[in-house]
Amino acid sequence: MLVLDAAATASALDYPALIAGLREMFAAGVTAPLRHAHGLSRTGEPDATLLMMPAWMGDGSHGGVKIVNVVPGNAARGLAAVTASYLLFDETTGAHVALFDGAALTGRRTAAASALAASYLARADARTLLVVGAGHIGSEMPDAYRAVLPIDRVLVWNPTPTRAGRLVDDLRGRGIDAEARSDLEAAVGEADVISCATLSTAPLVRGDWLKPGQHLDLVGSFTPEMREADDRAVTRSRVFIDGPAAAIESGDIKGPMASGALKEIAGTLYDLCGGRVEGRRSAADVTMFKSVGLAVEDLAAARVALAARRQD
Ligand SMILES: NC(=O)C1=CN([C@@H]2O[C@H](COP(=O)(O)OP(=O)(O)OC[C@H]3O[C@@H](n4cnc5c(N)ncnc54)[C@H](OP(=O)(O)O)[C@@H]3O)[C@@H](O)[C@H]2O)C=CC1
Repeated sequence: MLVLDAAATASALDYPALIAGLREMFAAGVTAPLRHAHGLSRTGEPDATLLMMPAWMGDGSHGGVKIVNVVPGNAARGLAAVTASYLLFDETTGAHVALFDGAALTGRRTAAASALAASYLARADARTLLVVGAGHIGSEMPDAYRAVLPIDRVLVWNPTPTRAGRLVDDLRGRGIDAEARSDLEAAVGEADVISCATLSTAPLVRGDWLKPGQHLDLVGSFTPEMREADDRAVTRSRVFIDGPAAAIESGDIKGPMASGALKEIAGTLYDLCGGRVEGRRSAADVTMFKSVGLAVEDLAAARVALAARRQD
């Protein structure tokens, strides 16, 4: 069985190939049951969680499962709270084919899904990307977006400025025009695409700041209590989601639905990639994409990484 660590998993996931793989998979559709979440209780420890996200092609080729252990008690041991792996199997024989680092796979496929959505929803002439949240996922966004749009300027806002500075230094070191920003409202005003990947529980991006033609990408909120944008941002936008789970899990969709601010979801990534729903309709549209992450994306990424390794 092929076993790839974090660095090898990331280097097998080149963005153009990964985005193409996701597009193909969303258009074809796969079987992906609701993910499992199990509480693991131990005396004297905060509760841990075991998450499992399975998916299979249904054509005899591949299936896979992501296994994620979230152990808050690891903080006291000086260990990471999250451990994740992705196991790819042969759907016909059941043979286990490859094991990938789950965090690296997730970081890449999440940014790739945002870029894929933007390929339908952002203006084709979008040049300035604002990254809100310079963590693991946010740091992936510039390369992912540059694979689908003519992005030649990256602005970075982060609650802790030193972390924004680190991402800016990395981008500049690779010849990309990048600047850190401390005033989020002013930075939104300069951007064509705004991509948020934070743990925020209060809206960061305000709808009153948005301008015609902008695309807003929201990655962070995965519980009803988490928000990255306010209700006004939703009322100003045509709203798309990765899949139906976003409407159940994320405060950025659930909140505006409950308040009546969100009357209609325009479509999912399945609809966009399958050609069933029109993406951007005019240069002045404001568009929004909210993702929570799907097993189909993990499976697509694992297959792309396997193909890349077989070509080596
Ligand atoms: N949609 C999807 O498919 C996926 C979504 N995610 C989600 O994306 C988000 C980012 O993940 P990841 O990059 O791995 O996490 P990281 O821990 O690497 O980065 C977290 C980021 O959030 C910022 N942040 C933390 N607390 C707050 C707050 N209260 N308000 C505003 N910003 C805050 C951090 O700022 P600072 O540096 O100052 O601490 C940092 O920029 C998470 O919510 C994660 O669950 C993850 C995987 C897939």
